[in-house]
Amino acid sequence: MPTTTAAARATALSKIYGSGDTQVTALDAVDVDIEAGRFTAIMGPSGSGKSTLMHCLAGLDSISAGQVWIGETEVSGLSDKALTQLRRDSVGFVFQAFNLIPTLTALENITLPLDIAGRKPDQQWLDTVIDTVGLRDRLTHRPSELSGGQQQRVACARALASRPTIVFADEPTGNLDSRSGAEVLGFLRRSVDEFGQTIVMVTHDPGAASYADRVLFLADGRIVDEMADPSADRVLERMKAFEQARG
Ligand SMILES: Nc1ncnc2c1ncn2[C@@H]1O[C@H](COP(=O)(O)OP(=O)(O)OP(=O)(O)O)[C@@H](O)[C@H]1O
Repeated sequence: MPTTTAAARATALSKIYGSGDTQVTALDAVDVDIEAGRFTAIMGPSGSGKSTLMHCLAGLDSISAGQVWIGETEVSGLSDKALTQLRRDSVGFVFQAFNLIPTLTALENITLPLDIAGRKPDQQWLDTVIDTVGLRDRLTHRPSELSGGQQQRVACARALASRPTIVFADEPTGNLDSRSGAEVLGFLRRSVDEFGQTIVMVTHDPGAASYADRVLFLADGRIVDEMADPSADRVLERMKAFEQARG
């Protein structure tokens, strides 16, 4: 049983795709604790296993070996039904493509996961989230009437609406210009500082990683290093050093 204040945790987590000659070890016995109430970034070269790690931690992908927990619940032992429920109740997602429903308004998109779960939104919390992402005057707009940055802020509000144990963000600024990206990252940062939200973000961008409290560096399916209180310059230097070491 986990004894730390980890919001998510993996021990000896391996993920192997395919079999025989085409077998790929995407994750190789990874041990990781994602601390509650902190912002963790996952970085590493293309193909190093970042998305696979996030998907396995979030219960979106099956694992080949090891164990994964979200909060106190061991994900690896759950039935499909229990897993769906855990994801719905305890996990929020933000993707690079905003994944909003085009026919619904911003507000309807934000509350959709709660509606599907048959839960009533906590109105006070919802108001706080909407004001923090600065969407109060856009709630009746449909996604096509919003800028990319506004759409991603709707997606962030949707991820936070259920007060999940943990929010996973996969390249959340990948489709945004730098100003809109900074707004979204600023909001993610505030949700950690002001609401104690736990966030895990996969990114290629050292500037985005600098918003995190801690950066985990992946290479070839292993966590090879980590950095506390990162700055964009230090992250960039570390990544360059890895590339040189790899030749
Ligand atoms: N569904 C799959 N089937 C087979 N191999 C896969 C599958 N998904 C990922 N892989 C392989 O697993 C390894 C890790 O992939 P992953 O997408 O996790 O890397 P990543 O670090 O997120 O890469 P990127 O930065 O390019 O998104 C890669 O070698 C990839 O080709």
